[in-house]
Order: sequence, then structure tokens, then C-alpha cells
Amino acid sequence: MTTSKLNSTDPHGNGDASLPCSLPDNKFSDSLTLFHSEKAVQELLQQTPIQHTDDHLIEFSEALRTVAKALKQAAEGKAFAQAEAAEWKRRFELERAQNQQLEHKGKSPGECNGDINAQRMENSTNQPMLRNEANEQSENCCTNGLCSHEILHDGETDSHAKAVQNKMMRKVHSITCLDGNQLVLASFKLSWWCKGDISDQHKHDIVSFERGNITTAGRSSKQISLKWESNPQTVLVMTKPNSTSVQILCAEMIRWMKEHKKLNIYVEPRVMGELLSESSYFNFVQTWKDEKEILSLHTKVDLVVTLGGDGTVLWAASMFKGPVPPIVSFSLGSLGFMTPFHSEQYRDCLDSILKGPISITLRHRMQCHVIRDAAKNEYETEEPILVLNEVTIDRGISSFLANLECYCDNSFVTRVQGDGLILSTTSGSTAYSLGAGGSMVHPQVPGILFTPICPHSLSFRPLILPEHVTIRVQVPFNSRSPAWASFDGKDRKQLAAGDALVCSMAPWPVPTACQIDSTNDFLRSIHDGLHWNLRKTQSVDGPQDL
Ligand SMILES: NC(=O)c1ccc[n+]([C@@H]2O[C@H](COP(=O)([O-])OP(=O)(O)OC[C@H]3O[C@@H](n4cnc5c(N)ncnc54)[C@H](O)[C@@H]3O)[C@@H](O)[C@H]2O)c1
Ligand SMILES: Nc1ncnc2c1ncn2[C@@H]1O[C@H](COP(=O)(O)OP(=O)(O)OP(=O)(O)O)[C@@H](O)[C@H]1O
Repeated sequence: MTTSKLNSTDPHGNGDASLPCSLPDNKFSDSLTLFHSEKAVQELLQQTPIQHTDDHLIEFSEALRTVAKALKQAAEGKAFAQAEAAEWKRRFELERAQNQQLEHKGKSPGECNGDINAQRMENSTNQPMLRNEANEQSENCCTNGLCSHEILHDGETDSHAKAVQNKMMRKVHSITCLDGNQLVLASFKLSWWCKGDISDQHKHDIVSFERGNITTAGRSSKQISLKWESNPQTVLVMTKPNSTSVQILCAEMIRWMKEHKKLNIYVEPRVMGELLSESSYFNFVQTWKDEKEILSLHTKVDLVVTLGGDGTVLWAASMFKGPVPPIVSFSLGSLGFMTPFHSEQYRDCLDSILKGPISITLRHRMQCHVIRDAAKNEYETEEPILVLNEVTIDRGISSFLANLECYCDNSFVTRVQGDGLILSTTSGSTAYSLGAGGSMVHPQVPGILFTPICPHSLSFRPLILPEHVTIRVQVPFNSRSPAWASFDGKDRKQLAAGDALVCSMAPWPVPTACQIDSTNDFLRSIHDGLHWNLRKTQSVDGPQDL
């Protein structure tokens, strides 16, 4: 009987609804009648409703404790905010006193419009000033020739800026917010800063300043044009291996360049062998014997011609560990994001390229240093590797999640937990990074793409960081497995716990010749290569919203 009772539950699922014990508290005394028999007592003790009543009380007291905790936190927060406000007020008072002192000492701070400044000080202490009133006054300040916002003209300040500098520079814009709090705008200067270079040597006159407007006279990336100052004389031809059509075209092109353009030709040792096995005619073609000669190749070669797909461009770029000669890429692959020239028209193309001028895309490369945990210092690294597309840090064959700590200029970025991470150039944005959900970026945009591969987190969206940063990817000591780095899809290197990969932009970009210009070539490559946003146009006949 008891069992069947216990099985029937009240609407809240709290056990036997018919038992007195399950009644509300004021009926609880009635249940004492059950104590007439020992058996009943035992039954009662076994029954869960009492237990549930206790549970409710416990729950209730816990809820009260939570509310008390929240109230305490709110009070603490309020106290903290009050302390912070008091500190800001103290700083403001101090700064105001200093400025008033300066104003009394000389006319300089208020020279531009001392009356306005004085009036502003007055306003700031006595009554709240409306935001647009304050703006109006700060604009007046600028139109009168001096302003607290001042920009260095790349090393040399112009006469206006110098004049301003000579007069005491620190003036104060005070704006009163609608809530009555005072905001004091500090004066500032803008100048380009080059990492590791505090001299003005590499600064360019890009930021200008006029009447409070910050403007840039030039942009960091524009269409670049190459004009030969002397005729190119030596061409290096690089080809995709194991392709008969490429081999035939290569021989034909070399013959044409020698006979019609009187050019010296370099090829890789493999291609040299192929050419000589075809005919001794190619005896004039040069090649190299060892790594040392490859290192000086850029001093001998004016132009590189590639016959293949994007992989051949990557291969050609990887030959140059420093400066790279301009590359002309003929498309002989299935895709061609970096190969804008059609091989059928090679004569016309080479003709106009050898004459110049030509549009160039400067494709920036990243240099990657592997720093071993065992290394004694940051400078003890393995040979840096230059990548044109990307460096990938992944879990390799391990079935564990890759665990990578990422820093950008020593600021912690995130911990990657997933299949891995791609650090890509903008040229590489249409390659692996795109497959991992990264954005497509015009190759002239200066930036580094930070694209996770299958992250085990819903909120891990890809980032694009500015090109001047240094990114450090560290395998933490608590990582379950080593990570693997690969460079433009090649040269895999193991990164053990404690090892790091440090990447920054390399000073040697890869100049690739454009068929039309950088933008046209980029858009054509994503239209032709990826069929980007290809959709039939909707016809006009149908419902209309006119
Ligand atoms: N899941 C992926 O998307 C994936 C995986 C591995 C490697 N890759 C890419 O392959 C590259 C190596 O190329 P490969 O030719 O030596 O190897 P591959 O022969 O395996 O070809 C890879 C493909 O990537 C294309 N590709 C290369 N660079 C490109 C670029 N900048 N923009 C658009 N497509 C590009 C090539 O045209 C080729 O079709 C790596 O740098 C990496 O970006 C992509
Ligand atoms: N000169 C070379 N020496 C050795 N390997 C090369 C050379 N040129 C290209 N490769 C390699 O050959 C592979 C294929 O080259 P590429 O991408 O140019 O041709 P593809 O695969 O036919 O082109 P696509 O991917 O557009 O179809 C790449 O992995 C590349 O690294």
C-alpha cells in the first residue's frame, strides 16, 4: 500500500499527494495522529514528502544567501565607482590648478584665444556647458590658428607647428558632459613610428594637420608601376615538374627569348637536364650547382618567368631568401590566383613586359622563426622561413586538440583549441585561410590574417591584424601533444611543448607583374577561380515594388 502511495505524486512531482505529511505546514500537526502506531512512524520516516519540505527550506535559504551576496556585490561596486569618481575629480582639480597657474605665469596657453579658454575654465567650474557649445569653442580655437591637437610632420615640424611648439603647447580642451562631469582633452602629436627606429630616417610625410583635421596625404598602398631604367638582360625560367605541356612550352619560350630578345637564360638544374636531353642547342642556358649560388641569384636575374600554377609561384618565391626579382607568371594550372598571364600569348606579354612600364602587385611575405624551448635566448633561432601564402600550425597526425597560446606584440590574443591556426598574408587569403573561413583580402592590403582551423569554440571568428605586428604562437607545457608548423604547405616542422613560432612581415616582398592592375587581376582571379557570387540575374518580369 505504501509503495503504491509513494508512487503517486503531487502536481510538482513531490511524492504522495494524499499523505498528510505532504500537506502545507499549517496542517502538519494533523499528521501526529499517525504516531499511534510504531509502524506508522516508520512509514512516515521513510516517506519523502518531509524530506522535500526540508529541501524547499534549504533551497529557500540558499536563494536568500544568493540575494544577500548579490546585494553585497552591488554595494561594493557602488563604493568602487564612488572611489573612482573621487580619484578622477581629484586629478581634474589638480590639472585645472596647474593650468590656471600656467595661465597666470604667461600668456602662452591662452594666446590663441585666451578669453575663450578662460571662459571655458569658468564654465567648467561653475555651470554645465552643453556639448555643442564646447565643440563650437574648440573649433574656434582651431580656426584661430592654434589647437591642442598637433601632428608632427614626419620628423620635421612645419613652421606653423614649430611656432605652436615654441609657445607653450599644453592647452586644455574642457568639455562638460550632459551629466555635469568634466572631460579634459589632452593635447597630442601624431607621428609615424617605425619599429626599432626612433630616428626620422624612414618616416614619410603622410600625416598632415590643418585646422584640427587629421588627413593623410598618401595611402600606404597604391598601384605600383615598374619602369625599366636599363633593359632587362637575364631571365630565370621556373616550371612545374612532370608536365609535358609545360616542358614543351618552356623549350619554345627559351628559344624565342634567346633569338628575339637576346636574353640570358637561367633554369633549375632539373630543367637544364630536360632541355639538354632534347637538344644541345640549349647549351647557352645557365643553371646553378649549389645552395650558395642560389643565394646570389637575385644579383644575376632581372626577371623570373613561371610556367605552372600558384604552386610554381610559391616555389619560385621560396628560392629567394632575400630580395626577389619581378615575377611574370603564366597560367598552366587548374586555378591561378597569382598567375594572370595566358601562356598562348606569351610573346605579346613578354614583349610589353620587357619594354615596360608594368603594373606590379607587391605581395608581402611573412618571416617565421622557430624558437626552441632549449634555445638560450630569443635570437638563437633556426633559419627563418619566408612564406608568401601562410604558415599553418596544426595538430598533425595527433588526435588531440591543438593547444596554442597566441600573442600579438606581447599582448595575449587567445588560446587556440581546435585543429590549428593559419597565419596568412593577404596573398594567401584566397588559399588555405579561405578554406578555413577567413576573408578574401586584396593582396595590396597590409595585414596578417589570423584564421583558426576548426576551432572547438563557436565564437572564434577569424581576425585580420595590422602588418606591423609580431605574432608569437607558443605550444604550452601542458599541451597534450606537439604541434606542427608548415610553410606554404611545405617543410613541416614539429613544435614541442615550450617551442614557439614567431612571425612578422618580411622586408622582401614578391613583386608580381599584373596583367591589367592589382585590383583588376585580383577581382578576375576570384571571379574566374572561385566563381565568386555567381548567380543568374533576376528578370524584371515579376512582382515589382514600385
Ligand atoms: N584546405 C585547403 O584549402 C588547403 C589545404 C592545404 C593547402 N592549401 C594551400 O595550398 C597551398 C600550397 O599550394 P601548392 O600549389 O603548392 O599545393 P597543391 O598542389 O596541393 O595545391 C593547392 C591549391 O591551392 C591553390 N593555391 C595556392 N596558392 C594560392 C593562393 N594564393 N590563392 C588561391 N589559391 C592558391 C593552388 O592553386 C592549388 O590549387 C598552401 O599554401 C595552402 O594555402 C589549401
Ligand atoms: N619548380 C618546381 N620544383 C619543384 N616543385 C615545384 C616546382 N614548381 C611547382 N612545384 C610544386 O608542384 C606542385 C604543383 O604545382 P602548381 O600548383 O604550379 O601546379 P598545379 O597543381 O597543376 O596547379 P593548380 O593547383 O592550379 O592546378 C606544387 O606543390 C608546387 O610546390
